[in-house]
Amino acid sequence: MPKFAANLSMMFTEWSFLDRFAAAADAGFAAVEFLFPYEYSADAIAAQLQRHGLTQALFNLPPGDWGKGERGMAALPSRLSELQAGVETALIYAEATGCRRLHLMAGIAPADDAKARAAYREAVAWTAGRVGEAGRTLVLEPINGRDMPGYFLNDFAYAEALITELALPNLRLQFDIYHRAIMHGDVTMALRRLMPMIGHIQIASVPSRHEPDAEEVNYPFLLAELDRLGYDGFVGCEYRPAGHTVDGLGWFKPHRGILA
Ligand SMILES: O=C(O)[C@H](O)C(=O)CO
Ligand SMILES: [Mg+2]
Repeated sequence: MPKFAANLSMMFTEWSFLDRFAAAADAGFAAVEFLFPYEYSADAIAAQLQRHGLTQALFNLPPGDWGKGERGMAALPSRLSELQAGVETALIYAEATGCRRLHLMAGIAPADDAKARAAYREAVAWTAGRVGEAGRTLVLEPINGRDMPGYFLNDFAYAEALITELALPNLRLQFDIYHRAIMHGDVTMALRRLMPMIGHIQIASVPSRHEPDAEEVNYPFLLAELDRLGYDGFVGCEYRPAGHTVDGLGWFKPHRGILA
């Protein structure tokens, strides 16, 4: 069975952020992920991981000004130097936490804009090279336009083509099943075909983005499929609990304590 990572940006929000690590460990998770650690010191995050025996599965590179609606900078031609500075910051956190996967967000830009595409390709290639020097993997995640209107990377085929074209040893796809189901469907066949390039997987119910035990996606089947496909990465639980986080963990009980 896959190694699940509790997403501390969406789960356990009944606790303050730094207390969510204990809550996730108490609930049986051996790994965590989150959007951004940058409000806290790298040492503070590392201390929580160590204290509760947790593995850091993934976090995002700095996205620009999230509060002003920015959702990444990679496809924004004028922001490369700010993106590069952000990578250096993220690598400090990756080193402190032992995190080996970093997600580069593309930003809000027209997906068919030639300058945005050129900027994105340059930023991805540079960032993969830089995090590769630090022994890390860079992942790219197509995100659906209902959750993130105007997001540049809104198509799995484009992400697949770029990863294939660049052919970098540490550049992988972040396959969020929630987004795949909304954007394209055909989840099982896409998992089978894209498995060689998948670096991280995330799950949530569709369409409500709640616990993965209801609505239109059959996760018991898909999680067994991941085993059949030999996927040995993490499965990020990137969902908004429908009620109290702990009350909604019935789906997780068979998987509690699976070591990261
Ligand atoms: O929203 C998502 O699915 C991504 O995983 C993310 O980290 C950006 O919000
Ligand atoms: Mg996701």
